[in-house]
Amino acid sequence: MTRLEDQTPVFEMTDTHWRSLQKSGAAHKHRYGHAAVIAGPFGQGGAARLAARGALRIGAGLVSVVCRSDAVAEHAAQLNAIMVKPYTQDGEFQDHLTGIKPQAICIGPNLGLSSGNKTQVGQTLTLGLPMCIDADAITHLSDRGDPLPGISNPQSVMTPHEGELRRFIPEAFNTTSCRVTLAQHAAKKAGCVVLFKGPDTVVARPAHAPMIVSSKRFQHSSWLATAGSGDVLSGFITGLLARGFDAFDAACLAAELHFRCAEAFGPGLIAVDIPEMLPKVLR
Ligand SMILES: NC(=O)C1=CN([C@@H]2O[C@H](COP(=O)(O)OP(=O)(O)OC[C@H]3O[C@@H](n4cnc5c(N)ncnc54)[C@H](OP(=O)(O)O)[C@@H]3O)[C@@H](O)[C@H]2O)[C@@H](O)CC1
Ligand SMILES: Nc1ncnc2c1ncn2[C@@H]1O[C@H](COP(=O)(O)OP(=O)(O)O)[C@@H](O)[C@H]1O
Repeated sequence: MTRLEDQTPVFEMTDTHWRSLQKSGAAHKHRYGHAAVIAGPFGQGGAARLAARGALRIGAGLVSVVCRSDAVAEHAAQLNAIMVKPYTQDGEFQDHLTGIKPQAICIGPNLGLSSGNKTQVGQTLTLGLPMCIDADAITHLSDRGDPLPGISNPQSVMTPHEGELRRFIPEAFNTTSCRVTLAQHAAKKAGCVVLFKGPDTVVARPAHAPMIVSSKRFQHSSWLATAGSGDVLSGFITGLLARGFDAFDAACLAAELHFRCAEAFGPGLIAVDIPEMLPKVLR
């Protein structure tokens, strides 16, 4: 029997894709969008900074890390081109985020699993902006306790690894091991694009055909099996969403460029190296 994985088209970069990633001579930074990355508690901000660096390198015009005021020193000591936008009280979070006027938001990388963090996920979803929903935000959405508002935004992307996807759709794992079917199931449930991570990354969306972004032709992409590489991928996606890319295109392009960055760096790659390889890959 032919497997669905074998029938699913494999993403290929075209000249149009490459051209779409360039910046035009006439435009200024605000034309390339503002990406906001929500950071977790003090001392746990590395994942958000990795995502922010990815968003900036992929061409978002402005990038902000949104954090509690007690985490400012941690972020400010390590960020220059990326802005730090602190809020003082948890009650201010949603207004503060709205005030930044982002075109796209990344939430989840080391956000934290407290009930306060869950409230932040709900408040962020309520804004209805294009989002990249990763890591702890997926775990909060999987929690069967107090329900969060649905994602249900075709311009958002959820980016689970297998552990996170199991939490989100545990019942589906009892009926199939087909990664494409699982990603489609999640996309239908979430109402947004789902990028299911792995050497063959599946990008699915509700009511449309899925795509596989494959690393099989690369020699060194398995070096992506390192802490924080998924956080950078979330940043790539958020940066492209801020630039105005369609969510499905943003997910496919980000996954492809992520593999190409690993290939370009080669053995010894760690997460901080990934965004720094983008200029070479884009050239
Ligand atoms: N620099 C930083 O600050 C960094 C911060 N980080 C932050 O840490 C937080 C926790 O994130 P996390 O992914 O490490 O843990 P969690 O959500 O518990 O999932 C792990 C469970 O899932 C399962 N599993 C199955 N398949 C899997 C797969 N393909 N890949 C991975 N896991 C897989 C696995 O089961 P196993 O396969 O081992 O049986 C295990 O039981 C999160 O906020 C993240 O952003 C990290 O990004 C690192 C850099
Ligand atoms: N062996 C591998 N080959 C190719 N890509 C991989 C491999 N292992 C992991 N990756 C990629 O690296 C990223 C890891 O993401 P994730 O597990 O969320 O890491 P983290 O939470 O540490 O940031 C995903 O994009 C995944 O597709």
